[in-house]
Amino acid sequence: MHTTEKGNYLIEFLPYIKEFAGNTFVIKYGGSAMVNDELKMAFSKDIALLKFVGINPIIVHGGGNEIGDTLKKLDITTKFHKGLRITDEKTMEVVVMVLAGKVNKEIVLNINRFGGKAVGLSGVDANIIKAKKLLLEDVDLGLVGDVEEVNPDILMNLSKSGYIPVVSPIGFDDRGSRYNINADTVASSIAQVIQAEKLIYISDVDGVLDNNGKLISEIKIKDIDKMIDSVLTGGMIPKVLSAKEAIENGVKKVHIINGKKHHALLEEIFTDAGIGTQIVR
Ligand SMILES: Nc1ncnc2c1ncn2[C@@H]1O[C@H](COP(=O)(O)OP(=O)(O)O)[C@@H](O)[C@H]1O
Ligand SMILES: CC(=O)N[C@@H](CCC(=O)OP(=O)(O)O)C(=O)O
Repeated sequence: MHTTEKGNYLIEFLPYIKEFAGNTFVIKYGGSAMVNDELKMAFSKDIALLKFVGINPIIVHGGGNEIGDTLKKLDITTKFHKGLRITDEKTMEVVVMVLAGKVNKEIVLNINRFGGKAVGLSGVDANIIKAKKLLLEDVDLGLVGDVEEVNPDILMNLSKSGYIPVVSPIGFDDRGSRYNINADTVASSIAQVIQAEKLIYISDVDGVLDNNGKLISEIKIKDIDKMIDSVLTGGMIPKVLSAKEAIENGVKKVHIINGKKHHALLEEIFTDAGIGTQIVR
């Protein structure tokens, strides 16, 4: 009997499906990778497929670019400090509208078009993200939040029942304030609390690049602090710092991969090739 080429190709995935079935992966879907419909569809299919083969994805999404576009249309100026958006009351309204409204619902719709059962939530729903104001010595970031407590029950219950939670990075406190939290930070905090097998950041670069633009395929957490501001700037700072915290607190593997490459997520999970940057202890 002959084996077909496609059959051989598909069977290569068997060891990975066996290894990861039943595991939970926290996947941070960055706004920088949501650039066109084709890429959005490829991502949605990848997520639906993961769930169908027994892996439990929990999605935390960003949408920084989309927030920026809407602020511009509304003539609201915006500034960043070390990759974090300084957030006043007016900006916060836009952040909630864009993230919890537009971006979250679009991701949910797309995953469900391919047979997934995605459910959209913000960090406020079921108390997922209790937050407090992020205090820095030098700058007042306004309503930028720091995660104080993660309540993962709803995420685990949904996951166990066959659903795919899709979370927008908004937190709240007992006084009723809402906070804009960097999505990388939220993804890392959730991954730590549920002790996720993998935390995967989907961004718009192949991984962390050195000063010559060359991909660094592995970074040890002890080397991260000295890379801040020299190698790492802008949005890469919260990403790598939150990756470090995840590894320090028991998450097994953190990857940064390029969401502008179709199905990079599947390649990362189901092949030995090891694309992107891996952050390790
Ligand atoms: N050393 C680095 N390697 C790769 N990207 C870097 C580096 N330093 C800064 N960056 C910037 O970080 C960006 C990714 O972060 P960000 O824009 O916040 O994306 P995301 O929406 O995926 O979180 C890259 O597009 C790049 O401009
Ligand atoms: C405090 C802070 O910076 N919050 C982010 C939240 C969205 C985000 O993190 O989006 P990306 O992952 O696409 O960058 C912001 O306002 O842009």
